[in-house]
Amino acid sequence: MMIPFYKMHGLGNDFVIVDERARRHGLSPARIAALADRHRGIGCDQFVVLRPACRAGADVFVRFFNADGSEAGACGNASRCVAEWLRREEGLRECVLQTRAGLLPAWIGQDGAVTVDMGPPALEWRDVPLSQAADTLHLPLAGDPAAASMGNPHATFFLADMLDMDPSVAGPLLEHDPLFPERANIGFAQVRARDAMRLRVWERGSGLTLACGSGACAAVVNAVRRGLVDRACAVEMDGGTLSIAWRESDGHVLMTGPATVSFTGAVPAEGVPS
Ligand SMILES: N[C@H](CCC[C@H](N)C(=O)O)C(=O)O
Repeated sequence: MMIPFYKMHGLGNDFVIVDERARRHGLSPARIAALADRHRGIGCDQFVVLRPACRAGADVFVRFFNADGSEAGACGNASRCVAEWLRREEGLRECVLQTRAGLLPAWIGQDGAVTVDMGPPALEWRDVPLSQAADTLHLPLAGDPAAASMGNPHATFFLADMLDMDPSVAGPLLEHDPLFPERANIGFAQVRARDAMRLRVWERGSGLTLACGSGACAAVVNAVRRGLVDRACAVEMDGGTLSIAWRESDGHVLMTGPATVSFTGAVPAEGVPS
């Protein structure tokens, strides 16, 4: 028995997408981690499973899993890819994704870019203290760090300069810091203008990625709260740039960017490819 999949990416944040609407494959977290392995599996940052929607108005129920097999409530780049997947497979130019973070409307623009309404952020007002244990005392801060949830937890650190910054050092320490009981995605941002920032994200359960959609949304929300940027801001990451807008009328965050198919394929349902 083979499982067909799509391999897609949003700005280099890459995904395996499996359609389980007609039949389930019973993929365990260990099996998902094996398939996400870049050496012994297909390789991806997140593994995405599509199930039948169970909420009125939704087109599909989407579950996101990290490369370590843990589940994430939200994934912005993968949400754009699922909207593009629905356009290819079902001709939809507008859709509603049911996720653990709620119902997310998405649409394809004239230029092929995909916008997802990521909903309102949940703001956390507690401080994110710096600590020796998390190796953050030396960071050249340009503003106080802040935490927000886009359906998944993010902390953003605002730096004056990212040149010497290696997210792979402080990132995993902060991800596992007792400050974040559910672990967290850790963003390091450098504000360049009122409408532009640079961002690198150490992702919970997946490590350093080329782009993080929900991380970009959280970074803009956190930067607006800290008075560093305006509500519409371009977020440049290693893999490319997302347009983020924190809408004033209803507090929803809109994320716009590309969604690309790399290839399609099939893997055996059982066993780890070796
Ligand atoms: N790459 C994703 C985020 C994955 C978040 C995940 N690492 C978590 O555990 O919350 C994005 O584009 O939003």
